[in-house]
Amino acid sequence: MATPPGAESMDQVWARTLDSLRQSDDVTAQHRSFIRLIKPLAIVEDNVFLAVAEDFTKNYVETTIRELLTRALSDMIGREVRIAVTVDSSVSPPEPSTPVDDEPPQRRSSGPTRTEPEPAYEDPHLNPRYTFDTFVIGSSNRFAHAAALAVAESPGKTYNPLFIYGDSGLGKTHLLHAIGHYTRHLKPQTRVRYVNSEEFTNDFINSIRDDRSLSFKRNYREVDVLLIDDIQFLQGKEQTLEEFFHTFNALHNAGKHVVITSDVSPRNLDGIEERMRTRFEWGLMTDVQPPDLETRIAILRKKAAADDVQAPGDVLEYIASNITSNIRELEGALIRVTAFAALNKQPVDLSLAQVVLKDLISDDDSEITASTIIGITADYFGISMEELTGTSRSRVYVTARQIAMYLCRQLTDLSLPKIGENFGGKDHTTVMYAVKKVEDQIAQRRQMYNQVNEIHARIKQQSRR
Ligand SMILES: Nc1ncnc2c1ncn2[C@@H]1O[C@H](COP(=O)(O)OP(=O)(O)OP(=O)(O)O)[C@@H](O)[C@H]1O
Repeated sequence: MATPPGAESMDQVWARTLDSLRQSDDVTAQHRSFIRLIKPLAIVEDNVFLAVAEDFTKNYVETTIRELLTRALSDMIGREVRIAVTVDSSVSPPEPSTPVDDEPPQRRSSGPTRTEPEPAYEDPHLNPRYTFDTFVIGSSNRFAHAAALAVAESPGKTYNPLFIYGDSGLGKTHLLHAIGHYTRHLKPQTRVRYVNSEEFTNDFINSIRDDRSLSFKRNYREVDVLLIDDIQFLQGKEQTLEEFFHTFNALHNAGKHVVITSDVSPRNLDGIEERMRTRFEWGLMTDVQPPDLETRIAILRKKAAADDVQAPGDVLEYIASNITSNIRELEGALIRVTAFAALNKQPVDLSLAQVVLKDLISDDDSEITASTIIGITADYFGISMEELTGTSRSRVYVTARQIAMYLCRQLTDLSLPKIGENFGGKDHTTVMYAVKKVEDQIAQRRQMYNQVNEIHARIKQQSRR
């Protein structure tokens, strides 16, 4: 398509857009790997036409990075544009003249221009830290672990479906990802699909809106192992449940494996029809319980080793004795103590742990909500809650937003997608990225440590009133 004289070509606009995305804190590594697969086609009036080689990529672009791309392209072009993505299997994404990430050049330029599938264990949907190797086995999760391992070793054979349930922060997602990694490790050609049920819902709704039912079906039915997280979010969503029911049946009939997690057992899943609950019980149901003291200590020891931090036994024991019901909080406490010590160049010892964790360990059961966290964080940074949850990429907003997301993950039981919803409908990968970024920066930058600590203390103080 011809470019009007004087106007920038599509390629130029795209190159500048990639450049701006490279500088954006909202763009995660996963986003980047998908952005690389896009070929820009043309700008016609207010529409930007993009092409990708596969339905799966189109789906991701449309559900996960549409907003981000639309914003960046609109900024570049200087007016509000819409994006339209088409699938063309002959498409090779352009060789980026302006890289969108910091990947070493040899990796980008090696091989054909059409991106080869990543090695299985680099699946962007799976957290590389959640493997069987990093999972600590104890009496609270031994059975769930064994069942997960059996599924990964021979998917489609036994325990189909496998249904893992239990309270928040007890390792269900970790096990689900571990199944994904290990299945692929043993048989790289196995098609594994991990999805959170909120993503499944969005994907389904978008597929109806965009008339893409066929590609939706293909995405979820042409797999060997479907890992679906937090199924309780489908409660009461009739149409999505109906679709999931058909997906489940199609896979099960074809001898494919389905693994489901939930915060309650199938019996207690309200708003889900009996016929479906019965199916969930066809295979194996297993719960995960809060870990006992030994397991909590072992988890902390493993985490300390993985993060390469030194923490003596009595400190680990102190943390493990006081934080009992959620492994996410347990890990968060260790990070706080070791980060404080590193920043102050002090050794990690018991008295330091006691001081640092004073707030965390003091007993109060009052519920902390996302809006309390957002309100207090916004107040701390002197911005409004709308600004905090909005889309501005100025540094102070981004920092405040990321800290608030991190604290929501630490202090509430909200899932990543639910946290995203509280921040104006951000994608769960944006939340995941924010949590990781704050976690890393707490350990490296005193200012970040102090800010997070101060906001945390204010939240706790307010919730005690
Ligand atoms: N047995 C374990 N060994 C090592 N780490 C664990 C174990 N169980 C949980 N964790 C860690 O605890 C954190 C929370 O686990 P995870 O996200 O899997 O919980 P979940 O049960 O899926 O929670 P939610 O229902 O809130 O999604 C993760 O960082 C995970 O790696």
